[in-house]
Amino acid sequence: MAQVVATRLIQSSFLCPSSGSIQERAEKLKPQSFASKVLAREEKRKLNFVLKSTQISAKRSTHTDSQVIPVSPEDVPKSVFTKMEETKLNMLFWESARKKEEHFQHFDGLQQLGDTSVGMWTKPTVRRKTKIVCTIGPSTNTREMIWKLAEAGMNVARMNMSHGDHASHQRVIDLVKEYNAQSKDNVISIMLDTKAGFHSFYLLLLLLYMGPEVRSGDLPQPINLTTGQEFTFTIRRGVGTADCVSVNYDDFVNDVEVGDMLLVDGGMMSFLVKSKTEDSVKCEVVDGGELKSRRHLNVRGKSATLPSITEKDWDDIKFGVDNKVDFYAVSFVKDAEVVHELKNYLKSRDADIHVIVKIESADSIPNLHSIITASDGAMVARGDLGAELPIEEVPLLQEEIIRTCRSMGKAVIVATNMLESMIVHPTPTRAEVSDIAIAVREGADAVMLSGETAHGKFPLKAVKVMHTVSLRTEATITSGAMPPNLGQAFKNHMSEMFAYHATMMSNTLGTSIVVFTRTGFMAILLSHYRPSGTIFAFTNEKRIQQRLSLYQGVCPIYLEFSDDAEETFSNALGLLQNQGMVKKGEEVALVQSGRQPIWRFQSTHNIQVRKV
Ligand SMILES: Nc1ncnc2c1ncn2[C@@H]1O[C@H](COP(=O)(O)OP(=O)(O)OP(=O)(O)O)[C@@H](O)[C@H]1O
Ligand SMILES: CC(=O)C(=O)O
Repeated sequence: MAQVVATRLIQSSFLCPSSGSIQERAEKLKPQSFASKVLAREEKRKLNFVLKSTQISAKRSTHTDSQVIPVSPEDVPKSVFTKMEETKLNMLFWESARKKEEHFQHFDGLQQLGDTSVGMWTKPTVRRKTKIVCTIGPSTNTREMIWKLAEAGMNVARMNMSHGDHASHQRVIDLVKEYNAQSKDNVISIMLDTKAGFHSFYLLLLLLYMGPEVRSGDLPQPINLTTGQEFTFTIRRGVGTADCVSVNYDDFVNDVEVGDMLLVDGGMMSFLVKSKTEDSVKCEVVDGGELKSRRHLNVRGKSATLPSITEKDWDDIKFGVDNKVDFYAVSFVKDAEVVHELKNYLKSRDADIHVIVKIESADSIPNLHSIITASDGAMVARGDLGAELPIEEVPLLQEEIIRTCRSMGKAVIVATNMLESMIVHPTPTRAEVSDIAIAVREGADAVMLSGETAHGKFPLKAVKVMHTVSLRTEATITSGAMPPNLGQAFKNHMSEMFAYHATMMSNTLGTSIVVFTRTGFMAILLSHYRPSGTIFAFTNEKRIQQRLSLYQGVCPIYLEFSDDAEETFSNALGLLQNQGMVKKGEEVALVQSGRQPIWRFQSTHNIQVRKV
């Protein structure tokens, strides 16, 4: 066992240059250069795709009329295959997956994985650093699907409180908790996507700051709308006909003007306001399409200023507190004050729930820095962002939000439309694959699936694509790149220096990092430095283990801590070895730092290199 003091490490840190690489990577990601590379290969790929699809669909055509091409066995209804065909298909798929994984291991920057045939390393959730958030809905809200999603690579289960009801969300939360309780080597975080609304003394303040979430009402079935036809939005409740639908916001008619452009579903459909009555807004359909239940409505340039707080918002917040969820994703945050109020409220309820602000409103952009400072992380909510602002701003804002979060040590999630075509198709578009790769390269903690897993036809395939693309992209990222001013966020804090040097040390030696944490703080701090090895974060708090699932590169592991440090270290390293995460003789960088000392004095921090 080698005990290495910080001074030796400071020297070793110079071996691994960290400056400049973020800018270099940002340069590479400029839309025009990246797009041109993608375009150059597009034709060749298209050709391959056509050839492959033709072969596979030809095989399947004897079994089913469907045009669906199986790329993994799970999403294909079992009845269309005989047992033998199913086994063959499974073997083919996993053989191809295995070959891909082998191939990835040859790329620079990919950690030495040890024996991958057994234990936790075989889990997608461990080998990939970028985490996957899955929205749970009708396609995935069963026990079977939650289990399959978790095994396929889901790290965070998101529930959108604008859909479903508390009873259905409760079932999902219970299932995720059941999965966590029985899983020895995997854990899923729970995120509620909600507005923050209060009917207590917090209400008025929040009312001023929170933006609205205006939605159309329920429809018995989707309506097809064509360009040029008339369509009406009304504040009358319960209307859902072929030419008129309710809106959930009573002041809608007052706030909308003739000449305004209404955007539905982040701009998938648009409507020009032609006239108004006391309770209705009459429109001409500009871009038609299929209007489904509970669609988001934005008024270009205006929607963020419509005040709307409902009883339901309050119920959703309480529901999250009662269920001890890990994260709230809060919609339409325009000001840091809202986050402070929500956090104060959570503190008053003694609720340890982290707040992720959804950046989706034009008004939030000038306040980005203060909003993110007040929060625990941000979501680039590209759907509404692209409806409120010109769509071409979205990739630039994504880059800026990620950069801001990274420099401040906050979590960041890239959301919406990531594999949109996989809602109905079994394979993604090449643009979607590139989109995931860009988010990974830009340094997102997590990428999110929305409709793909909530109501899509191929939820498991979507997770697998996200997993594979993230893993492949991560393998090309050179280690040691960190935001130049990350240190500013934690200045004067010793833990910050130890996180930095532990990262440098593990990068230089090519080791994983082992950290022990009761609050999650040190694991999160290490994650922000994006070490190239995995951060094995041991915690004796199940709640913390669950929360850490969101953070890039962190593999959270529950372990009972003994009073004796050596005994706990030995248990932890033994567990890693048994699970195939580290091999006998392999070195790890073991970090003891953070706000709350465990087995050390407040003023003593250390990093050790230990042989397993
Ligand atoms: N719990 C649910 N029950 C029924 N349908 C759901 C549920 N969650 C999501 N969906 C469906 O999946 C779609 C995509 O989910 P998503 O979370 O992106 O919602 P959204 O309303 O489209 O957008 P936003 O994220 O802005 O609220 C929804 O529009 C809805 O049709
Ligand atoms: C996720 C979300 O709310 C959006 O993209 O608008």
